Amino acid sequence: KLPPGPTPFPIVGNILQLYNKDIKKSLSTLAQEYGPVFTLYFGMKPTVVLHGYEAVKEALIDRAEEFSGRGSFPLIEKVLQGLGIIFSNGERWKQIRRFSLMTLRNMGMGKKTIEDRIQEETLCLVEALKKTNGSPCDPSFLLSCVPCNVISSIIFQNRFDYSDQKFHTLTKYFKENANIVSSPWIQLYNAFPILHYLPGSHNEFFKNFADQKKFILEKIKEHQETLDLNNPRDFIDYFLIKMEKGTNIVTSLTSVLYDEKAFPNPEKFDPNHFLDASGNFKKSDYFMPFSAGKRVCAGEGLARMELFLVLTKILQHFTLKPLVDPKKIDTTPILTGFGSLPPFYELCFIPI
Ligand code: HEM
Repeated sequence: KLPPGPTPFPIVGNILQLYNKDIKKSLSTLAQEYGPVFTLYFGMKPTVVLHGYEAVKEALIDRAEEFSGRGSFPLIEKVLQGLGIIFSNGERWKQIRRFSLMTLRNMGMGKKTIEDRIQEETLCLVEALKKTNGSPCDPSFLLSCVPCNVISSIIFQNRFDYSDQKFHTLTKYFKENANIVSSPWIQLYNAFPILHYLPGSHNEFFKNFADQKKFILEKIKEHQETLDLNNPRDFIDYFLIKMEKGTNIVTSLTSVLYDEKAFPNPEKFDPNHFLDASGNFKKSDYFMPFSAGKRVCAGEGLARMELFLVLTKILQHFTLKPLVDPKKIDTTPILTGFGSLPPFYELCFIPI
């Protein structure tokens, strides 16, 4: 009853078939072979991977309610016993989520009150950085105060030096739109997906065959160009999978954030992904680092505001100087598992 996938080994499942330094690559190779919906065994437990925008959107947005369950992690279940927001389910999760969002809003998430507190903290960071007197910083020192890779990624790319007009266009938008600062970074080093799960059987989506047929026909119309109608696997993989209640699901946000249709240079830190022809901020449906649907990150507003304020404050107070030629700096993540680890750099913060 599960979508196709590579044959698992006993006990370890498919773990050995995944290239552990770049799981993103392994997943996209598997998607090419098995289609956008495939099964992987992590140990003895099957997990259905949804790969690419179409499949992820269909689950998280079009079928948000059905896919709002959180997948099971035996160890975490033992520790948390169903408590907390991230790993709970059902009515308990709904209530905790409502309460958390309300509390974050009351704390001022996305509003002036919290902005002032972040500004205060950022000033402490600026003071700490001034004490380095422009000498190269040990990234681990910075890591404790700020995601230094964010800054280095912005500054190190050769087009981002202070004499560059494009850089000035960007700084102009810093003031207007926080997205422009954080989006290229998040697109490149996006967060890991937390498992979702399917609370009901897939068959329950279709009350009867007539509904199912109508649904498929609509889908065919929508996807005429991308679907190979002669290939029965396209249908089976994509629309007619009959997953058991409680099937673990990975919605691969990375596969969406690295989609070349939306981001022509997915492996590069490229702010042009978020700029239109006239240099204005351009939104993309493919930009879903905070996920989407009912389980969308509860701290999105806070995270975006924090990134924006920390970055702009640093750029207002310092000229950043890399130690080597920016062209020689490779921003490729050093590890891409279910999340990505950016490389470390040394850089000088020269007070303005
Ligand atoms: C750049 C920073 C951040 C990124 C990229 C990020 C991304 C994510 C992602 C991908 C998920 C999983 C959504 C899913 O299950 O589909 C998530 C969940 C969550 N995030 Fe964030 N997050 C960030 C910062 C934060 C912050 C600052 C907070 C707290 C204030 C937070 C609180 C949460 C919570 C509570 C959940 C679980 C929501 C639920 O299960 O209902 N996140 N986040």
